[in-house]
Amino acid sequence: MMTDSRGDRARELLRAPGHDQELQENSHQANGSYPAEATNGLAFHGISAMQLEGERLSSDPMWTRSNCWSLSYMRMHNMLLEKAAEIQAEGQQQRQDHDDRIGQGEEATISGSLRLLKKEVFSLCPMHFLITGLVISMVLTLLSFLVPFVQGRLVDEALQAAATYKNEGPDAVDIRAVLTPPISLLAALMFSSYFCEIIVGILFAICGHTTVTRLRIKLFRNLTDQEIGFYDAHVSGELSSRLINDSAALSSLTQFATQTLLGSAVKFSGSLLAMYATHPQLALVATVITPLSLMLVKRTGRTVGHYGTVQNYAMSKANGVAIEVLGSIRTVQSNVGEQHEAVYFMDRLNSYLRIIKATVYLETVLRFTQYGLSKTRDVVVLALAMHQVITGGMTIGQYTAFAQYVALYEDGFKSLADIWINFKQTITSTGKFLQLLMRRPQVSFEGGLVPPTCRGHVALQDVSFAYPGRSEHMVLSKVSLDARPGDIVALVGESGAGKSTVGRLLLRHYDPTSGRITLDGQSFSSLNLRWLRAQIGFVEQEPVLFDRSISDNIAYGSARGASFDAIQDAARRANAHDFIMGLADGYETHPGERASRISGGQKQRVAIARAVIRDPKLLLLDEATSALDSENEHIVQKALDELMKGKTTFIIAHRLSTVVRSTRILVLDKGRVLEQGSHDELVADETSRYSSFMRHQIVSPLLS
Ligand SMILES: Nc1ncnc2c1ncn2[C@@H]1O[C@H](COP(=O)(O)OP(=O)(O)OP(=O)(O)O)[C@@H](O)[C@H]1O
Repeated sequence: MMTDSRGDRARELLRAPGHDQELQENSHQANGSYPAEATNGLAFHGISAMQLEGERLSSDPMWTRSNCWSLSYMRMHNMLLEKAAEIQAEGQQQRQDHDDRIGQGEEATISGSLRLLKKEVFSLCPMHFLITGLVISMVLTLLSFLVPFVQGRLVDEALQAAATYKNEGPDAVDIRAVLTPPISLLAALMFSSYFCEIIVGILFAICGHTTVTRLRIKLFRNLTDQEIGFYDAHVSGELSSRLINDSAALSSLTQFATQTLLGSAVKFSGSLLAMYATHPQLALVATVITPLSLMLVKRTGRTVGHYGTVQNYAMSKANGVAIEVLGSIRTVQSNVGEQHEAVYFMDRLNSYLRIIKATVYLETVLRFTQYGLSKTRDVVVLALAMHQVITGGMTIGQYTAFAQYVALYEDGFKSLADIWINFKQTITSTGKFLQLLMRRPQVSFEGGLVPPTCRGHVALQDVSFAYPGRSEHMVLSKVSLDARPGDIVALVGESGAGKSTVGRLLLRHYDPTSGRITLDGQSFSSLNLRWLRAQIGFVEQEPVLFDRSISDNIAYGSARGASFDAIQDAARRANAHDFIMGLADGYETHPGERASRISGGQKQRVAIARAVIRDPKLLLLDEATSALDSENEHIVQKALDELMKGKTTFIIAHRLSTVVRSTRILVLDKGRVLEQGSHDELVADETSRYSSFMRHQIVSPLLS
């Protein structure tokens, strides 16, 4: 549902097609002459505010010092200060909400993320490829040092030969002998470098892709193991965005960092040594700008890190909207909600775009500042070097080699800076991903008792329950119930009374806040969770079918490898075989997303077949026939009757037609058991709530 403010915003934006322009103009007004892109980049519309960590920005000395290195930086700092103050209050609140939803409230610190990165990501990297790649990278770096050295020597020898040639004539110089050895050596060095680069590229690409695949599989496994309470707090679009985007970002970071780090460090330090060895004074001039650049990189890295978090959050939100809307397209179109949804999506995506613009602005300012500094340095070095050449302080060959060492030094420094900025950005933005990767489910599938048999005796003893995140609201209060093997227990009550909640506790999607539930005398919490769930067949009101073949959907309920005969048999018992055979591809038919190509009654019969095939001892039917017309209800009810034979069954129902034949009926009211007994016992008391339900319910033909 679109909230009022969201609706207003939608209407406003729909009225103004050039809204982006409008936003930019507003930003200009608010911020004087600041660049529109940068200002927009920080008008985060709430969700971005949460991530900007306004408090930290505003208290950070980085933002309050006046000795900014350039006018652009100063403007941006001031602008950030203003925006940080604006969003501080809202940001704090939203961040708290987000952490609460994550359920851990843990700050994604750099050191924490780094530990997780080392533990989780590197361990998934194929080590033999990584190590071979690193060794070849080192060789490559060493080769890059030899090239300038040989080139320098070649230039000096050529100049010497030129002088001899000029002074003593052509016969005095064997040009081939002078040129052939160094040129051949240079060619061999360059060819080897080229070859090494190709190999390194292949090895690191394999490393990266393998790591990202393993990372995704690992997170997917971990997500599917999380308890249901976790899913109450997360939107699936956000999780899938983390699964796909964050894992790719982390993998490229590790690939990039490992591929470049060692080589760049060697290049940086090696060229520094080589420069000082060639000409110490010139080397000092060439490296004087380094501390300034370092400072810039460090500060930019921190800011880009903040931006990365916002980017990721905004993208995961946009992704969540897309998945929700496309997955519910029928509802959206029936409610003529396409335009609203497009605006809502655009809003989320614009948040992303704004922060991307701010990042580009910042990175470009950094890049050009570094560029300007290095060009100034080059001119100064060239002038000094030529002075040295003229005064005999260095040879032309030495200068050629020196210039290349400077280029290598520059290259190494830039790569290290890139790694640092990338690292900060990725680590900050993917901190939540790493937390998800490490999150231990509160209810584990492993361990616990696996009894050899199950009789199906279920008891609830003084069970009270509040949903996680709403602990103040008790949904169930001291509910007790004893269901013997073969009993049919019906749960009735008004909407919100807690009927489905009892079902969720029976499936152990949640654990009771107090009291206990037992199966054959064993507490639920002491039983192996997979085993426990395998004992329960669950037919939902709105069964979920996957867009796989109908036979796969039926077999989904069984242990692996159900035979086609068993699948057909289950379908027959669920009254589904005939309609399945009437479908275009029979059992191979794909029912479409959310089973949109088959009817509600057909969907339910497939779901019943899925429960039949696993032959559980316990059955949980959540208003399984309430959405059907009477003819379909009759067919489905027959299938359910077949399924219920010899099983302990819990029926969650509003419609009394489905519960009259129950062994016991529990009337729930605001989470308490108001009445309990058989249909006859409860109707005998005319003042009972159950009798009142009976009088007000439309009784279906099944009752008569
Ligand atoms: N995941 C959840 N998180 C927080 N509260 C919840 C959650 N699911 C249900 N509730 C609350 O628990 C109470 C009982 O809900 P429940 O779904 O069990 O009712 P019900 O009797 O099955 O209702 P209905 O017949 O309408 O399905 C309601 O107040 C509901 O708002």
